[in-house]
Amino acid sequence: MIEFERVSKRYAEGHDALREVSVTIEKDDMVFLTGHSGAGKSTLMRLIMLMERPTRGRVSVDGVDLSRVGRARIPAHRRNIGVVFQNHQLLFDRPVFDNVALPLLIAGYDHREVGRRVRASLDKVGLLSKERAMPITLSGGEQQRVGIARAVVGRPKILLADEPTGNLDPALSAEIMALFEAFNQVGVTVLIASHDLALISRLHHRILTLREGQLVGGEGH
Ligand SMILES: Nc1ncnc2c1ncn2[C@@H]1O[C@H](COP(=O)(O)OP(=O)(O)OP(=O)(O)O)[C@@H](O)[C@H]1O
Repeated sequence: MIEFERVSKRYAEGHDALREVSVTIEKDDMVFLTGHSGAGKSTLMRLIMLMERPTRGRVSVDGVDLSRVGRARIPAHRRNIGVVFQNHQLLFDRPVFDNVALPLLIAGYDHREVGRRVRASLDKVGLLSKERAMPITLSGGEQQRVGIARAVVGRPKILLADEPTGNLDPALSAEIMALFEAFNQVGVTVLIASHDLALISRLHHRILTLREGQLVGGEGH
């Protein structure tokens, strides 16, 4: 469960990116986060990942108040969270397998376990046959699926995605959302920031709307 209690975030320049945001996202939820450019969507996600700290209010994950998670425990906290970016941030000089393996190598998993988990992740996103391919040879949708495989390879409890379909056409976008739904159905909490109102309103999940840092729809439970 992710809980925001009257959370405000003011960046050093004095801009209020989030204002008094209160919201609870349950463990089995899949939630969309929408709002204009600059509304605070990425900031909300960065607070969950502990890439930022709130100026006021409290963020907690699974009952743990994140203000109590010090620097030394941030890597352990992040291992519970998979992150998917719009531009997927793949290493283009390394094959698909290496890209997906990266978080496990950083976390110090042994080689056999890495191989097993990477293949299981690639299988889930339908790319098992591409493990030796270089990312440049893949389509945009396939590259995004590699990004998703990398995000889930450590079996995170929470999946955060910032505009994961931003560069994709409607059919591919729908496929990517179906993948997120499949992970949600096996118990992963999913939070997706998206501008694509046409797509997200078809999917019947809860929609949180931010406007100038304030939640204006979907707050509470
Ligand atoms: N590191 C930072 N330092 C200062 N201001 C920032 C920083 N990051 C974001 N902001 C400002 O905070 C506000 C919210 O930004 P944020 O990136 O959270 O919005 P967003 O809804 O994700 O926007 P977009 O849809 O364009 O990604 C914006 O005004 C932005 O300029």
